[in-house]
Amino acid sequence: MYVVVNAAQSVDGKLSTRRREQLRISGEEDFDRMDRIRAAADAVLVGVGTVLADDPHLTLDEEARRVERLRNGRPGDPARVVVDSTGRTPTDARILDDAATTYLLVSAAATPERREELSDAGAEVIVAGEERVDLLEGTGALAEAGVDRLMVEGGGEVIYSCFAAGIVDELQVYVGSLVVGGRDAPTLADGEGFLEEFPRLELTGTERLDDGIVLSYGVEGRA
Ligand SMILES: NC(=O)c1ccc[n+]([C@@H]2O[C@H](COP(=O)([O-])OP(=O)(O)OC[C@H]3O[C@@H](n4cnc5c(N)ncnc54)[C@H](O)[C@@H]3O)[C@@H](O)[C@H]2O)c1
Ligand SMILES: Nc1nc(=O)c(N)c(NC[C@H](O)[C@H](O)[C@H](O)COP(=O)(O)O)[nH]1
Repeated sequence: MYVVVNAAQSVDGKLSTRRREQLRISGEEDFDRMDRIRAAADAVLVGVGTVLADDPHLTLDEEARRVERLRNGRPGDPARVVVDSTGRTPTDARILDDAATTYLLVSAAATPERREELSDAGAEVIVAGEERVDLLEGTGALAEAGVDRLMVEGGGEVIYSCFAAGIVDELQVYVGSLVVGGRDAPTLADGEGFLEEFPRLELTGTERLDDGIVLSYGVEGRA
């Protein structure tokens, strides 16, 4: 499976404010670029923190659906994936509507009752891990379900875990021209943080979009 992480951050590395409310960092051109990455993916993954903060839909806009999906020979929307150990995704979340398949990666900590409620609400529930979701196991199950190309949209906890699990092939960061600040605001990679064996990246491209810049990287050690 090929994994591409895409996110938008402020100049000081924040994905949103300390209140964890959705913050529009990208402009129109960058949202179009994000849509093209979604269109090329078999599935788009976020953490439950992002679901609770943003209630995202994770589908394509009309243009991307028309041009990109058809060009890739796969009409319709990519599947949606939530990393959600205990099943906190609200049953009326937009991500659970019938616009596309939605996989919920939960752990054994999600009760059987909660798993059933979520599958009744339309989710394909996959159990991976004991306490937290085990991303290697979870993405392995997604690969078996036919996901060859996965886009990770955040947030910072899940992006860190994807790097820690060693599954990231490519990183694209849009750096918007604003300062957010706040020691408790989510950043591109939160979690515990690395003390050694930092993921090393190779800069593969830079592009000016809107009033910001897109930085593209490959991850060293991934073929
Ligand atoms: N600017 C952007 O590009 C962008 C993208 C996405 C989200 N956001 C913002 O990020 C914030 C949400 O990010 P976040 O970091 O709080 O949450 P997140 O979306 O990264 O979800 C993290 C949660 O997922 C669950 N989880 C289960 N297993 C896990 C595992 N193995 N590793 C990590 N998490 C696991 C935990 O409950 C954890 O708290 C919101 O404010 C949202 O608006 C911004
Ligand atoms: N690229 C990008 N730029 C931003 O400025 C921003 N706030 C996000 N945030 C990503 C997060 O995952 C959002 O929840 C989805 O972008 C919402 O997706 P929908 O429009 O509901 O499909 N992403």
